[in-house]
Amino acid sequence: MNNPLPDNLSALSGLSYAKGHGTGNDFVLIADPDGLKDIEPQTVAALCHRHLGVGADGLIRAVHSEHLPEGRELLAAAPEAEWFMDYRNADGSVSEMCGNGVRVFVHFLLAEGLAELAAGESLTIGTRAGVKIIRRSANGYAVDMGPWEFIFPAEAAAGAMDSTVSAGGLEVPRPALSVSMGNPHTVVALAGLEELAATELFAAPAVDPVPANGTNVEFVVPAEPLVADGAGHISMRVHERGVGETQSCGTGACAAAAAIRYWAGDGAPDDWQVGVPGGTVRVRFLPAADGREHVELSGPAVLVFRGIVA
Ligand SMILES: N[C@@H](CCC[C@H](N)C(=O)O)C(=O)O
Repeated sequence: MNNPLPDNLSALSGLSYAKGHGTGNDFVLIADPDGLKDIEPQTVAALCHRHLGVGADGLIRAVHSEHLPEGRELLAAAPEAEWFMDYRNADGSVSEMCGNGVRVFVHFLLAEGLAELAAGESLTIGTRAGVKIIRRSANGYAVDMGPWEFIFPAEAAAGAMDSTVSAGGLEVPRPALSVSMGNPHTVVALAGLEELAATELFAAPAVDPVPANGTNVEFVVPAEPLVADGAGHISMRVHERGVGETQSCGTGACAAAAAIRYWAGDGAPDDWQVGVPGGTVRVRFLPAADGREHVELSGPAVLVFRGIVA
């Protein structure tokens, strides 16, 4: 069998990296403050390969915003966004945003001594989905993710569902709702935990219509009762664009909570606990200074080890 790994990884020989995760969504993190590393998609795929590389759901490069065109654009409006999270999926594709990743990114910056974040203060990070503001929270870090949006607003307004999703283990296509958190998501509600466990996510679910740049797909089961101790509770599995099934997806948890809250209608809570295979994240819907409702995601961030590419 053809093994493309050695040549692709040799481009990174000697590179120091850290490995970290947020509720099991795992990342290779590298510091490249001056934006000197030109990382090809094949190199990312080799590094993230579960058997032939370090193994991860994605690569996160910490680069000064001024060294990326996307970062320079953000700096005009938010000069405090010194650091930019350059996020790549395990297959090498670029993503706009990663909710678990941005917490781990900040944890990495602090551990490397590249930034400071005292309790009660916040740090502004540049991403391809705009700036994200992060503070410490009881469960780790809380991120102001900005507002959520329907991807197909006219269709969603007309019928509360705008697409269908088919996956192994599900006998018929299921109605779904596509939600943007800066990156695309399609949320499907299933009947119960047995159906959630039986859904096969080895292959990408078929979504119709697919959002313009592809989509991440969240399979969600509302708890019974849905609301306990003032918070909504849901269980979720996810198939990520550019990766496959992952243990968690932060932007996916936000999209799932937004969709279930929308379907639940008036009186649905603003506070949500989203259980994923790798743990639990919290999602809150809060009024923001810009007059819009923002989504706040919070959860843990862990660094596991550091290494050097051979
Ligand atoms: N796991 C991430 C999302 C990573 C990007 C995603 N696969 C995409 O292509 O949009 C998260 O925690 O949000």
